[in-house]
Amino acid sequence: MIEFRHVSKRYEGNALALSDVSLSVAKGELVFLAGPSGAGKSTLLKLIAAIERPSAGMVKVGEQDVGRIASSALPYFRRKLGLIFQQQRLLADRNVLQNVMLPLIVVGTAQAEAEKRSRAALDKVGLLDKASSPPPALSGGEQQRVAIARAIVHRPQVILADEPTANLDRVSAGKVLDALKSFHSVGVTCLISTHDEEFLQAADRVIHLQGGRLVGNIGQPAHAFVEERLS
Ligand SMILES: Nc1ncnc2c1ncn2[C@@H]1O[C@H](COP(=O)(O)OP(=O)(O)OP(=O)(O)O)[C@@H](O)[C@H]1O
Repeated sequence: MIEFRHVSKRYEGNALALSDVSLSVAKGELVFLAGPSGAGKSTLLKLIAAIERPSAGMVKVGEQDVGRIASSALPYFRRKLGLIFQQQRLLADRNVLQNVMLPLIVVGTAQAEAEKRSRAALDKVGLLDKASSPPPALSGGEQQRVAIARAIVHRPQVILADEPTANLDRVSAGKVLDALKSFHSVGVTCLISTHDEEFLQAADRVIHLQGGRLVGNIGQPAHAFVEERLS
């Protein structure tokens, strides 16, 4: 589903943010990305979303060579993805439901259908009762769950979450993670970066980065190896 072949990324004027990374993630896997600050976790996620392009190597999502997607085709490509990045704040001047509806409205979904699906997404993250609230009235953990609802409302094939539990207490972090896991359980491929040791210990698959290099790839399932060999 996702494949990195000898991928390096250098931001202009900087050292390598990612250095010769090769890995694959099978459809439906839940994978955690671990590593100290500056290890390259966000960069790896941004390459998958084509927010950044690789300096060398190839990033594939499905059959698509992501580094070569034309800018004009990016909005269509990104419909496959649900992005939970720290920069994507909720809009404070719209209520929770309107925030979740946004990705559907921009692709032309009818208002009534968008509202129905957004309510269902809020229900899945346990926040239907907050639909009419303004985001600033919610706790950090609740806002993060709204961000998850917004990221999945268009039924993406892949969820990319960059430190979704940062700055949350244990209980809130657990709820955020449970919400993400519920999408994994219905077949969505999930990549989640985290510093959180507790979550990492409970994870089936952890990719460790350090200084832009892959230093650990624990729990890669057998079928992913087979896919690699066949490709
Ligand atoms: N837009 C950018 N321009 C220049 N350098 C960047 C840019 N984004 C990241 N970097 C550099 O690339 C390296 C990897 O950064 P990245 O954000 O991917 O790490 P990270 O593991 O996500 O860190 P954190 O846990 O702190 O978010 C760092 O040295 C960082 O300073």
